[in-house]
Amino acid sequence: MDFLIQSKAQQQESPNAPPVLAMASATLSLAAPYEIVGRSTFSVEQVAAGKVLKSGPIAMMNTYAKYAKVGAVAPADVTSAAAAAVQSGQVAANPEAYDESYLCPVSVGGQTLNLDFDTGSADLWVFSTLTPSSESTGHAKYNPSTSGKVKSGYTWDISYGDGSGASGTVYADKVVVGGVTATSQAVEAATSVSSQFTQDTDNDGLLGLAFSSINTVEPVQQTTFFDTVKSTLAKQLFTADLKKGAAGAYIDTSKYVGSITYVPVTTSNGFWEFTASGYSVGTSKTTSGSIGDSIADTGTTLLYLPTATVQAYYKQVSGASYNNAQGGYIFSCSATLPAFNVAIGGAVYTVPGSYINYAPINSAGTQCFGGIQENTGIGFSIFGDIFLKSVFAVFDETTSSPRLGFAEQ
Ligand SMILES: O=C(c1ccc(-c2ccco2)nc1O)N(Cc1ccccn1)C1CC1
Repeated sequence: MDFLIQSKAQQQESPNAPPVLAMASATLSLAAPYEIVGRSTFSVEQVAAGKVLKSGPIAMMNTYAKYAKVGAVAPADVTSAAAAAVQSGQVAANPEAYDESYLCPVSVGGQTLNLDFDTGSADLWVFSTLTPSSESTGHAKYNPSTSGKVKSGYTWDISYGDGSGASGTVYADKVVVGGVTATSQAVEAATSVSSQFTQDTDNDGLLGLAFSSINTVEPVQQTTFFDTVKSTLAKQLFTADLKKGAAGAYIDTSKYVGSITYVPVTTSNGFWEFTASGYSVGTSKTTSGSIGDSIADTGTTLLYLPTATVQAYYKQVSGASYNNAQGGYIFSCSATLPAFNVAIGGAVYTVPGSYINYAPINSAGTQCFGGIQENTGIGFSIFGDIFLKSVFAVFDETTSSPRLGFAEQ
């Protein structure tokens, strides 16, 4: 996951930088053909930091975008003027071991922390000097006393599906991701974190990218970083271009070939929620059946699907079985895994079989845990990193109703 801040020259500097979640707001319409080449980036373009200038060309571009559906096309000089009015930058992210999560350095009150960009939640919370040292050893900590403005009486408390959670108090401070600045963002300082977070010393907190309707701050709900900066972006969208391992693909607005297919999103639960259609296992792209209600969640590692779908998949993996002790499907690490194909919005996307061998579960490295698991007890399917690193994903709020776009990598 990666916000874009560098100039093009700088972006070429580290072509092999790790995968990134890209918040792209290219002035080009994303309906145009795209292909990802090079290093993936998180690119957000916005009006210069600090004073938010009301840019005429940007306002005009928004008007052209609004009426694009009836054929409006912005003249080249308006497009280039709008492009000149916004800045863009990028900062690389780092996949943890086994791509368990992807972390992106973020400046919070001038202090750099590595945060997990999570489209499945809506709180920006950080380890802080208020977190007991017994729970925060090894983590970078936000110190609100330097530039944070306390939001007196405000608290937050979040629990995640894996049983982890955190809680604390709230400050307003400057948050910069790449070249993108929120001059006054709600920063949720942890006064307590669960053991899962304490133990993951790479992770200094979360940056939520779901809808602000599920932000947990009380008594006044706060906006996500994206919602805070959205109005200053040339295009109100961000993109996720995650990769398996360190290799990544650069998102450069001028280097896209391919096409993006969109699917409608319902925001009633606060997630990027969509309907996934049929699926197939192996080489055939002829899908059948239906996966149904699903969310796109960069903060979830695996791909959680209906029981029937998961059984159909592992039926094709000799020796695979559901292991109660492990709480999921396991198989021999030397097993040949078929691809998993899924139809979304009329297009079919393929998760390569190798992506579905998630990680060894025994010290001998002979038994491996599946990247596809059952969604039992969740209530919907979760298209986490195992799927998202197989595609280029666009989290798009450029139109009156949010939508998700996917393109084959
Ligand atoms: O972990 C969460 C998750 C994220 C945010 C919130 C939340 C509560 C209040 C605001 O946000 N609650 C969650 O539970 N998963 C993934 C998941 C995985 C496994 C089981 C259940 N879920 C949400 C995105 C679906």
